Amino acid sequence: MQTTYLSMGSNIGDRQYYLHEAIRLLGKHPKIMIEKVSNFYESSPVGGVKQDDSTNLALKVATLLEPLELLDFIHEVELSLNRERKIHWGPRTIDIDIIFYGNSEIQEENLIGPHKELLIVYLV
Ligand SMILES: Nc1ncnc2c1ncn2[C@@H]1O[C@H](COP(=O)(O)OP(=O)(O)OP(=O)(O)O)[C@@H](O)[C@H]1O
Ligand SMILES: Nc1nc2c(c(=O)[nH]1)N=C(CO)CN2
Repeated sequence: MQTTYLSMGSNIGDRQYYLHEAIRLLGKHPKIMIEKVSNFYESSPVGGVKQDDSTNLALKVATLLEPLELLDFIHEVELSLNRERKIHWGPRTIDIDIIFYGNSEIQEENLIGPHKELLIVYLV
């Protein structure tokens, strides 16, 4: 079992709905246990793209999934919540990032941990 910290953000449509739904869908996975959910924080856009304010939060999760399995499942949850990938750092119904996966340092082609941008430090 690994302790993992995730961050989530939403800035399109019903942000509260997307965030609550993402937490619910993650928690339904038999190998993911949601341990703590932070407050919801409103924030102005970080980065160069002009877009609406976001709601962000952090989650503490215990998981039996390997890092890439967790990433795959996160992508499934994002897709089921109408996530579209159009603009890098652009507006999104839901964005879920793996901030820390246990104490591991991960350097895969499609997964880097601790997360390189650590946006959570500023936002949550
Ligand atoms: N720690 C991580 N957590 C989540 N995704 C990660 C992580 N490290 C690398 N990635 C990769 O980054 C990609 C994230 O891109 P996403 O589609 O969310 O795009 P983006 O909007 O361009 O970037 P970002 O989410 O950083 O704003 C994912 O497909 C994933 O493979
Ligand atoms: N306030 C805020 N700004 C952002 C966010 C975010 O979640 N919140 N996510 C981004 C790309 O992932 C870019 N900018």
